[in-house]
Formats: sequence, structure tokens, C-alpha cells
Amino acid sequence: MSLKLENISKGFGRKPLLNEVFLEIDNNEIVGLFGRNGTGKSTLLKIIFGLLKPDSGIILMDGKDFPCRKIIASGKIAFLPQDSFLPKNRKVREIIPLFFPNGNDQDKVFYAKGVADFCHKKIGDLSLGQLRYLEVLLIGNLQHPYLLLDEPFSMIEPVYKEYIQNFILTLKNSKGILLTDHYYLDVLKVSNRNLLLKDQGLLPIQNENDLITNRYLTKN
Ligand SMILES: Nc1ncnc2c1ncn2[C@@H]1O[C@H](COP(=O)(O)OP(=O)(O)OP(=O)(O)O)[C@@H](O)[C@H]1O
Repeated sequence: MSLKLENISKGFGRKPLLNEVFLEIDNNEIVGLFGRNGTGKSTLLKIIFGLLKPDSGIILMDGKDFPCRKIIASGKIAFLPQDSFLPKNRKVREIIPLFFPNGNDQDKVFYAKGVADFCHKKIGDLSLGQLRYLEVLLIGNLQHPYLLLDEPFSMIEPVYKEYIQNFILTLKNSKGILLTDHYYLDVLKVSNRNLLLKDQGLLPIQNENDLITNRYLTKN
């Protein structure tokens, strides 16, 4: 299975963000995506998920045209948005069955490391780390072969960050994952390869030094 973007361009008003972007993701790799604030990382993820229509260019799934309006319903791509999306007044143990009607699938979340500690709580009473971890478990355990993660590590306490990283690593051989976060060291811990969104295009990044050369990081 392969997901391919060809010649994707997108801008808002006069501001070009993506200019003829090419990207291919296999279904057994984790791709880290870096880029300074406002360069268009979330925009790129939203295009891949079908929430935003590119100005031009195409997306291909297994070599076939994958039109924007059909992506969400296809069940091929799951997306963790940057902002939290669960209803605050519902309990964790009520939310899990809403995502997974099947008991075995529910158990993957109920019995994931650490979930028992906050299963009885309302979403609105969870810590930021517990909430983000739960969201990653819910979206990551869906059957979709591709997973887009927009800032899973931001503002998360170390324990839950580690849980999230370990969970993402368990998906490595079964999904294609595109992961963006400014916590670049956390991304580098799980990714197989990395890209930097700069000057409206994607550059391959081998290591931290490339991030310095391309002015995403400073030398100190
Ligand atoms: N729907 C929209 N309408 C107009 N402008 C938008 C829209 N969505 C995003 N933008 C603008 O496009 C630019 C890129 O936004 P985007 O959220 O994709 O950046 P990002 O690389 O994810 O940034 P960050 O690292 O801060 O999360 C920003 O300047 C943003 O204000």
C-alpha cells in the first residue's frame, strides 16, 4: 500500500504555503515532519486527510487517484488534530466504546498501559498528558492504514510522552505515519525518516545538524 502526493500546491489569499509538494509514505514507516511556525505543516496534514482541498496537485492511494472529497469516508487515513476533540462531560470509559463497537478493539485502549488510572474520570478532569495519550490511543487503534499526528507531544508531561512514544512505535510495522511536532527530539526518537517544510517544499533531513543548517534550530 502506498500514499503519494504529487505536485500539491496550496495558499491562503496571496500567501503561498505549499508549492508543488511531492511526498510518498509507505504503510510501514514513521515520517517526521518539521517546519517553523506557520510554514504549513497542519495545512499539509489537513490536505492529506481531505479536510482542505489543495489548489492543485493530486493524491494517489495505491497508484489510483484519491480525490479530496472521498478521503475521510475511505477509512484509509486517521488524523489526530492539533486541538483536543473529545467531549469534556463524558467519562473515559464511555468514550472508548463510541470509537470501538467491538469488545476486543475496546480492550486495546482499556488495557493500554496507564489507562486504568484514569478510566473512571471525566474527559474534562484529565491532565493534558492523560487526554493527549487517550486521544492518540483512540485514533491510533483505528484500523486505518495511515495515521497523521499533529503535535502529539506538545505540552505533555514526560510519563505520558513516553507512553505515547511507545504506542507509536508499536504501530511502526503496520501503518504509515506522518508525525509533526516542535518537540523535535521526541519526533526523532520514533521516526524512520524526516522532512523539513521550508520555502514551500519538503527537504529530507538526516539529523539534528541538518535542522541547524536549514535554520529550524540554532547552534546552541
Ligand atoms: N483556513 C485558513 N485560512 C487562512 N489562513 C490560514 C488557514 N489555515 C491556516 N492559515 C494560515 O496558513 C499558515 C500556515 O498554517 P499552519 O497551521 O498550516 O502552519 P503550521 O506549520 O502547522 O504552524 P505551527 O507550527 O504554528 O502549528 C498560517 O499563517 C495560518 O495562519
